[in-house]
Amino acid sequence: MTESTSNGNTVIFLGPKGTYSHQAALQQFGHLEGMDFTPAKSIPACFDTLETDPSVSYAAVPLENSTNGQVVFCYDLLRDRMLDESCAVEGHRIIPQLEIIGEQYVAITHCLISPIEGVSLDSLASYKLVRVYSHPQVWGQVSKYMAQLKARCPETKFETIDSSSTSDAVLKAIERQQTEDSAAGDTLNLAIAGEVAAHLYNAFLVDTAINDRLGNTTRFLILKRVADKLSPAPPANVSNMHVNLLMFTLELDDPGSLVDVLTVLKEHKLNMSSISSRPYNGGQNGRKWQYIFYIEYDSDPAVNRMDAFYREINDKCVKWCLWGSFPRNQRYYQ
Ligand SMILES: O=C(O)C(=O)C[C@]1(C(=O)O)C=C[C@@H](O)C=C1
Repeated sequence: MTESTSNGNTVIFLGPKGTYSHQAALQQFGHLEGMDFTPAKSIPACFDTLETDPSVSYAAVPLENSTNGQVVFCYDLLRDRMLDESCAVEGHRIIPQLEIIGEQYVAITHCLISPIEGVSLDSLASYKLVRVYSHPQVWGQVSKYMAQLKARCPETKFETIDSSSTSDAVLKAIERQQTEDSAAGDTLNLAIAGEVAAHLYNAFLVDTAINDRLGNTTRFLILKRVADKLSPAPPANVSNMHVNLLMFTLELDDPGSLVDVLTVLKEHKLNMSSISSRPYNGGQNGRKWQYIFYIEYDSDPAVNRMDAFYREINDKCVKWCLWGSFPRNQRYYQ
């Protein structure tokens, strides 16, 4: 792997500008001078661009939401990269091209947004059809609200339409309202997104803070290429503790093999903060329904010597990958 020519000032995120991912990128890098914030079309495009375009140095991608859990796109992109045969290997350790260098927590406060002025919750009942655009991850965060909206307007048909991001939802609603529907007047196109996106694209707030659970937060990862020797000053609100994301696979049909890995954490007094799994398919001759595990654990870089720990992990796993050991954001504790 060669060192890239990156100057370390471009960060990519799920666009267009105004998404929650954009907010995460600003939280991580907004304090640095001369940073360039570049929108991507999708979460996979953020990974692909960071891997292939030397002018891009970082990516900010959503990992999980406090109301509706894993952003599975992101889990599966990490899985597919780790299981890619072209990765470097040391023992059972897989070394992918990318690594995690930080985490950000963004408060999710969704709004109901209209492309036309003067729309109120009461006036929704006067439309025959209301289309609502948003990112698929959002529906599980506003399901009660959507049910209440429908109950409030029994004569109106509601359609929900997936968009590639919350900002894209605002742009789609504006575009659709301006084209086929404006003439008829009985159809309204709305979006669910953050307030920033509404202001950025000159749209109007119909309702604010519509999440089923207030305090809803999304956790984002900040990635860079392993080969780049970049160490941007971290934002002010990071703690001294590190969080480590390790992924691993186990021997099939081996009772206790997962417990054996978790016991290594216990013996090294490492506190595990999360565990999850995703299925993977063992390839042409491999068995389906195999699982890859994701664990996170805390470490104190000033105290914990991790070499012995990783030697034992290497013995217990078929494949393992340390995606990063990065400063714990203070907002995790709030
Ligand atoms: O669409 C956006 O604004 C995003 O940044 C994506 C995303 C996600 O995929 O989880 C981020 C935060 C919210 O939970 C909803 C959508």
